[in-house]
Amino acid sequence: MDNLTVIKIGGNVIDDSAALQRFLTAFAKLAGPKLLIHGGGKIATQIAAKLGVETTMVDGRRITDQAMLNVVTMVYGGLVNKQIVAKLQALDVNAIGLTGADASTVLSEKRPVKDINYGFVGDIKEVDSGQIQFFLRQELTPVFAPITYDEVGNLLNTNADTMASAIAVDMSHHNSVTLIYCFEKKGVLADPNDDSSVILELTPTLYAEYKAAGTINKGMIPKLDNAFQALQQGVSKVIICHADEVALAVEQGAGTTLKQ
Ligand SMILES: Nc1ncnc2c1ncn2[C@@H]1O[C@H](COP(=O)(O)OP(=O)(O)O)[C@@H](O)[C@H]1O
Ligand SMILES: CC(=O)N[C@@H](CCC(=O)OP(=O)(O)O)C(=O)O
Repeated sequence: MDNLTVIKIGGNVIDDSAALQRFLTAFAKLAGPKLLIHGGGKIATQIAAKLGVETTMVDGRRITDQAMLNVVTMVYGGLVNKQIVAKLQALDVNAIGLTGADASTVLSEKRPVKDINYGFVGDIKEVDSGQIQFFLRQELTPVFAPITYDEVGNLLNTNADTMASAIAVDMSHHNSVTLIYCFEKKGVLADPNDDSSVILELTPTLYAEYKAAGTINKGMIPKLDNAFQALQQGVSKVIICHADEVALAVEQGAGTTLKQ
């Protein structure tokens, strides 16, 4: 089984052009097949505000009405995705920018309305890892925007952490997959105000303790839920680290490594 590196890059790094360039330079140098999933929530919120579209987040998920869907499609599927692809091309990586709708790679369904109506938010149903494998065999590097599609022609906004986890799990049927969540901190921290307090190994028990104590909170909770799910469903290794340490993470480990 070939090794495959699946990397998710978050919105705070994408929003910082110097940090993004450093990350992409390191990503370009990584050996072996790899793929990238990007977020961009911060930029979407800024551009939506300029267009007079208000942002509402519930449990880390964006309420996505038609106006917001138009914004996130333009921002994630257009601006952010194509800028990353162009920068990777300049670094000699033959990247192909995709939403989940392209080549039917990530099919989802509109989240059912229960207590909250999330609007055009997609829950992933199926990843076509054979199709992604086909791109990799063509020596292309897929770069996914967090937009999926359903069977009746809707585009749907899908959390990028979830998309990375679902793609990594399905790709683990073909490859030994390392999934790396890159963001702007050194890893999962035992003290959110102290960058040197990285938790080197995180088990589900330890995670539950830190969560109950409130040390792990906000966006880190859905990220870790997705990350542990990937590990439980066949991904070989899951790491959460600083975007500047991606090469280190692949070569010898960095940040926080999840353990079963
Ligand atoms: N214990 C913790 N260690 C590190 N970050 C934490 C912790 N608890 C909460 N966070 C927050 O989680 C955020 C990462 O989640 P999120 O904002 O969704 O990132 P991304 O946009 O990269 O997906 C960090 O910016 C940080 O503010
Ligand atoms: C449904 C939903 O919430 N989608 C996310 C997709 C972008 C994302 O996940 O971006 P980050 O990784 O930068 O947070 C959103 O619109 O914010």
